[in-house]
Amino acid sequence: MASALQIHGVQGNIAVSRSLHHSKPQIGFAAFGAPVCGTRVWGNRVAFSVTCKASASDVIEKRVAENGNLSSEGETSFTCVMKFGGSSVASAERMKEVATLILSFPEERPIVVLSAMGKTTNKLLLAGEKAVSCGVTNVSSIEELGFIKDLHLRTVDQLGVDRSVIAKHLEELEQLLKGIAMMKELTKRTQDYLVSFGECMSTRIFAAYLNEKGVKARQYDAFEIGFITTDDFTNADILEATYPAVAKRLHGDWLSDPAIAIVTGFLGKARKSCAVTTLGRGGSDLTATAIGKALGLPEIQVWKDVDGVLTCDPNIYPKAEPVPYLTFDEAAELAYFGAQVLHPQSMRPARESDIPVRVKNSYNPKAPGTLITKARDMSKAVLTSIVLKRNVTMLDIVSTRMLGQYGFLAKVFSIFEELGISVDVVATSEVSVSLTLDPSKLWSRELIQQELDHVIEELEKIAVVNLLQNRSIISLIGNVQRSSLILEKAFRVLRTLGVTVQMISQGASKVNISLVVNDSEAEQCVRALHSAFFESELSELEIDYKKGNGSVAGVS
Ligand SMILES: Nc1ncnc2c1ncn2[C@@H]1O[C@H](COP(=O)(O)OP(=O)(O)O)[C@@H](O)[C@H]1O
Ligand SMILES: N[C@@H](CC(=O)OP(=O)(O)O)C(=O)O
Repeated sequence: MASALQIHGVQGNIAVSRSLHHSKPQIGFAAFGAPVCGTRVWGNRVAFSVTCKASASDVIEKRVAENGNLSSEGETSFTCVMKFGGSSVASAERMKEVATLILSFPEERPIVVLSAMGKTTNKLLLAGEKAVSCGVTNVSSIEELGFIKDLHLRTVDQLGVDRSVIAKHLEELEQLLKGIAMMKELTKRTQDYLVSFGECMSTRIFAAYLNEKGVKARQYDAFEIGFITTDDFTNADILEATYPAVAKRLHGDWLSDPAIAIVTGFLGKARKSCAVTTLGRGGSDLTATAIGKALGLPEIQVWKDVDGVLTCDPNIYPKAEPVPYLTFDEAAELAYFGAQVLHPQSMRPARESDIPVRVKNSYNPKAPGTLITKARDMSKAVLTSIVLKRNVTMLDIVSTRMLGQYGFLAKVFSIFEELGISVDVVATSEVSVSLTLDPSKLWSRELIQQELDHVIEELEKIAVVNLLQNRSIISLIGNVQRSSLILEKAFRVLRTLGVTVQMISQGASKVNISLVVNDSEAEQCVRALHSAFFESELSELEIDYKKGNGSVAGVS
């Protein structure tokens, strides 16, 4: 990222920006006549921002009139990746606002990653399910298909884009659903192909809109530009070969013909079968960080519908507050333990290449958002965020002492390995182990009863097994160096609520303490913990702590 200090100042009607990335000052947005509404401070960057009162077309037209296109002479390649999720591009209006937003950063030459419009992915999945049993002749009247057609056609019309940009995709989508109806089967492979239509259409519409307005943009399907993945349909992993391939393609295209790149999020191409894959729900975040790593970009921006990563899920507790700074480890832990805001694997490429990730709100661009970096000042940090993962299965496994302790744990874990089920939280004693099962890397998948029965059958060969379902993991993400303080406070809250913690684990990663409670009690616990840690005045507990260490200024 810009280790640079960027200051955009206004001179008359011209905004001038100087960044250490560029050898010369650049003409900023005020030159395009968009009104300046205030300053924006992002870590070590300071910039004026553009009010959204100027329409997208105003900003775009003026900008193109000045520059011919978005790039200036002497510019080498892309400067950042900007990912916009489904809620950010849910309608024509939203797409216009996103265009305005992108163009309000004239110093950036972005690669834009888009998700499918609004809830399109969910609708495609539902349409696929219905097609399995509705019969070929009824496919055309599947409600979700109608919804998707209406939404996309209305959007192209409202943006003034030719319907031909998505006509073929809509036709093909209907044919695919008919094929599913005929086969009476929806495999994971077909499911991935089916949902890929969402991102393929949103990116085509958005690129066409920019081009229509005279801003040169080029659409890319990720599976055509080198996103190579495993063949794990619905939850594929990006393979290393992706990085050089994607860099070569995007960088090469920029050099020969500069244009904003508009790339489909979420999608890849299976290494063995060459079929379209998806990276797990919410996978566009991962697409963005992978592109950041591939091109060694200074910054990855992830634009959402909330003011950054929050202190807890706002759907559970609306008083959740934005967290200004996070480390990659904290963000990864938070995502892995269920915070929907980031894809569980998305921090990996950013961490590997040490590229800062900013989580911002496309509905409220002035909000500072969350900056995620390798390290941050932890001297005052206690608790950062509370995450809830519901509907977790817990197993209590007590050895029948047929095996020694080492043999016992090894055998238990080899059973999970064989069955391809990963374990989230573990607590052991000499003769027993309690653990929670991660249904898969994809947090929305349910463990099916058949799989569970099989696990238990295998474990019962060496142990007595107690199956506990409908549990929740509450993860306290923060400074585990302060675990005594966190635990004392957390347990005081839980005792007041009369909640029994059924398992506790302090992650070796030192950023997470996990508590397992009943599903039915979990939300109430999160709300009470949030009030205690983030909303109360400095308590007796922290004052005592402060006396001892001289460092804690509060719990948040
Ligand atoms: N800790 C959290 N911080 C922020 N948002 C959260 C958190 N936990 C859950 N969410 C939910 O995640 C949503 C944003 O993630 P997502 O829907 O995947 O965004 P997008 O589709 O824009 O990529 C928010 O609207 C919010 O409801
Ligand atoms: N459209 C995909 C991929 C994605 O990343 O979406 P979003 O950015 O809206 O979470 C999904 O719904 O899972």
